[in-house]
Amino acid sequence: MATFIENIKMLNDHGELVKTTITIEQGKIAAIGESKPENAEVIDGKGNFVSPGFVDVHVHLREPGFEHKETIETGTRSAARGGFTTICAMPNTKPVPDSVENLEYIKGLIKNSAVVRVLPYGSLTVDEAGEKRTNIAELKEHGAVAFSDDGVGVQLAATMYEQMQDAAKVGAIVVAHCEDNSLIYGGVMHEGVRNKQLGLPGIPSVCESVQIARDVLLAEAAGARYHVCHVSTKESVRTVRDAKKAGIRVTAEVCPHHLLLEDMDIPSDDANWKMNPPLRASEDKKALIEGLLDGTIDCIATDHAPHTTEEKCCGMVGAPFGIVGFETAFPLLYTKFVETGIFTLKQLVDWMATKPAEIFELPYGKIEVGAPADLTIIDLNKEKTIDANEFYSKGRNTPFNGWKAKGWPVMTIFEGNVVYKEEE
Ligand SMILES: NC(=O)N[C@@H](CC(=O)O)C(=O)O
Ligand SMILES: [Zn+2]
Repeated sequence: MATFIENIKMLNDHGELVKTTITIEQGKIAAIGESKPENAEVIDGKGNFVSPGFVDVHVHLREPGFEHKETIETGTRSAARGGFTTICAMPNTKPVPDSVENLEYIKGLIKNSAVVRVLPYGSLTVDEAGEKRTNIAELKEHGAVAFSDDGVGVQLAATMYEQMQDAAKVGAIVVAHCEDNSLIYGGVMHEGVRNKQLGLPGIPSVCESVQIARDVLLAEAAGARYHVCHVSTKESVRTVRDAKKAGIRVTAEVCPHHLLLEDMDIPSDDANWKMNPPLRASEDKKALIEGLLDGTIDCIATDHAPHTTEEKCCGMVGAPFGIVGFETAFPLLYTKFVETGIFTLKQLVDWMATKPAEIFELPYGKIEVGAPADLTIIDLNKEKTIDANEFYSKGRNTPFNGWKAKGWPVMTIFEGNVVYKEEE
C-alpha cells in the first residue's frame, strides 16, 4: 500500500520552501507534488518542513562490547529521534571490525536491531592498535563503508601511507582521526587560556593539525580519497584549504559542538564538556564556520559518543572523551545559525544530508523520485528546552542540557516506515 504525505513544505533548488506532497511506494519515493493515489495511507505533514533524512558519517554505537554505554537499538532510536536515517558506525567496538569475520558479526547485530540504516566502518589497523594493517580490499568487498581507526590517530606515517595505497587501488575512502600521540601531553581540554584557569592539562592545536598536514601529503602521494574527522583548529582548516587548492582529494567534517562552543564556555571541571578533539578557542570556532561557508569543510557529523553518567561524574581527568550528539544537532544548529541568517536552511540540510552522502558516495540524502523514502519532518517553529533525561540514547553526556532550541524533528521516516514520531 502507498503512503501519501500531504500538507508539507520542501526546499526547491533556489532554497525556497514550497508546498508539496510526497507519495511513497515500497519504501521508495514514487512521486513528488502529485495527488493522492487511491487507498493510500495519509500522513498529515501539518505544514511542516520535510528534509531528506540526515546522514551522519561519524557515530559511535558502542555495540558490540560496550552495551552499557549504548546499543545499536538505543543508538539508532536516538539517531531517528534526531532526524538521521543513515549513520556510519565507527569501528572502536569490541571486537573491532578488522577482519571479515568481525565485520560480518557486526553486520548481523545491525540487521537484528537497527531502526535506521547503519553502515559500518572497517578499521585501518588490527584492533585499532596502529601496527598490523587490515585487508582493505576484503573488508570493502564485505560492505565496510570506509576505513578509519577513529578514537586514535594512526601514528606511523608508513602504516597510513600503505593503507592509503591499498585504499586507492579499490576506491576506498580513508577517514582519519588526526592526533599525534606525542603532542597530547596528557591533556583533557584545549591548551589555551581556559585550561590554565581551571588548572587542567591542555592539548595543543598542533596535535591535530600536524597529522592532517602529514596525511594530505600522504594522500597525494598515494592517490587516495582522504576524509578528515572532526576538524577543530584554524590551522587544520587552513591545511585542508591549501590541500584542496593543490588538487589533493581531501574532504572534511566538523561537529556541531565545535561550531557552537569554545573553550571559554567551559563552566567548570565538568566532563560533559570533555570531548576529542576538545573545544578550541574563539578564533578556531570562527575559522570552522568560515571553512564550512567557503567549502573547505564539506559536511557536519555529530561524533555521537555516549558514555555513562558514572564515567562522566567526576571531573575531566580520568573521564572518557566524548559527548552525545544525535538528538540535539539539528535544532541547535538551526537556532544558532539559520535563525540568525548565518547559514541558509538549504546549506544546513546540504551539510547534514546531501553532502555527507555525496562525499561517501552513498545514494541517499536527497528527496527525489526513485530514492529510498528516508525523510525527516521538522517543525521549524517548535521551541523546546533540551532535557538529557528525555534522550532515547543511553548517554546523558551533553554540554547542552537546559539549552533552548527551535526546529525539532517531529517524524522520521526510513525506507517508507515511520521510525520516530514525536510523543504528544
Ligand atoms: N570524540 C570523542 O571524544 N570520543 C569518541 C572517539 C572519537 O571520535 O575520537 C569515542 O569513541 O568516545
Ligand atoms: Zn575521533
